[in-house]
Amino acid sequence: MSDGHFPTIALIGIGLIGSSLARVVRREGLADRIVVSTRSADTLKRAEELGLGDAYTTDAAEAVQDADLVIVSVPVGASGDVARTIAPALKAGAIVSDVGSTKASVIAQMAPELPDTVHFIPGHPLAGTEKSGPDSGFAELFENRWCIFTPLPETDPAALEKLSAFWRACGANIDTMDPEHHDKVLAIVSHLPHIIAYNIVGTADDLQTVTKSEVIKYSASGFRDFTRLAASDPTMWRDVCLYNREAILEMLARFSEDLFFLQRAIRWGDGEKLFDLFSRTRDVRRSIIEAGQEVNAPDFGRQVAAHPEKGSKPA
Ligand SMILES: NC(=O)C1=CN([C@@H]2O[C@H](COP(=O)(O)OP(=O)(O)OC[C@H]3O[C@@H](n4cnc5c(N)ncnc54)[C@H](O)[C@@H]3O)[C@@H](O)[C@H]2O)C=CC1
Ligand SMILES: O=C(O)C(=O)Cc1ccc(O)cc1
Repeated sequence: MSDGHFPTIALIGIGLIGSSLARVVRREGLADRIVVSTRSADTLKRAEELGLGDAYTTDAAEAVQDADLVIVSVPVGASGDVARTIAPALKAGAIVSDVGSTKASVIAQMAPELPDTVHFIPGHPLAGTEKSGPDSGFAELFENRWCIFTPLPETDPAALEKLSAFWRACGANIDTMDPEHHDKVLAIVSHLPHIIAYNIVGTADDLQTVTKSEVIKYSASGFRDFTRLAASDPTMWRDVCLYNREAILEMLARFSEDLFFLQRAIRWGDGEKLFDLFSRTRDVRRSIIEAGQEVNAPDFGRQVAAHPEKGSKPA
């Protein structure tokens, strides 16, 4: 069984995710050599100042030429360009993966560009923050978090196992699903929450009757939680919306219907309906917290350990 080590790893894109990978790869000794590449010379210089790699280049093709594992960590809309650039330089037998928040569109962009001599295995670590850039990464980011692979029908199981061992060594738990299913699940659990946050913070910002200083001064913790999500990288989230369009629109349609139902209940003073919904949603939160207390439940375990819920008893 593989130990997750690769002689040379190329990281294309060195923002929050790429730099977190660089840090954990270094800490765990998962590569003999880390080659860092990104489009912007300023970002590359910063990565070098932070000592994230062993070699640095703005030329992605040069970065991948000796790489046994290539991980592309760029906004999803740039995946096709990156694949086209690196394709002629890839070593036969190399594993090429990504970390993009959407999967079907990344596969549609990258798979046709890559040669048959490499193993393309799309991936997505369900781990992140609202921050971006090489300074924001940290080696612990993937600890006890899911990393989902959406392998292609022709994916070599041995290559998938090698990549899984790598991510396990980074601290992640592995799951696989088909790309369309991934995109639907992520649309509701990740993409919609961000879109709703962008929207509510935008609405508050537009309000004429409440001054901006009052929004800042009186923002209660609920609104503050939204502002954290709404501070996420605009390029990344623009691309998520553009490249997971169908699934997001489907979930938004359901969301709007439910919001209409809620609006009616408020208008007609239907306390029973409001109480039923709010009780049901509280149960969801409790289930998540309970699941997080299990040793192997990845997504919320770390947060629960760090910030135990006070006074919240199991339902
Ligand atoms: N931020 C988050 O919480 C998470 C992000 N992701 C996914 O990871 C990917 C990267 O996101 P972050 O690291 O957060 O973004 P980031 O904004 O921190 O970093 C993006 C990096 O890509 C580089 N880049 C942009 N366009 C490029 C191009 N055409 N060629 C080469 N490099 C290019 C930038 O210079 C930068 O180094 C995205 O696809 C995102 O959907 C996945 C999980 C969590
Ligand atoms: O910051 C948060 O709360 C996140 O939800 C981070 C995140 C953003 C995008 C992903 O594809 C996965 C995780």
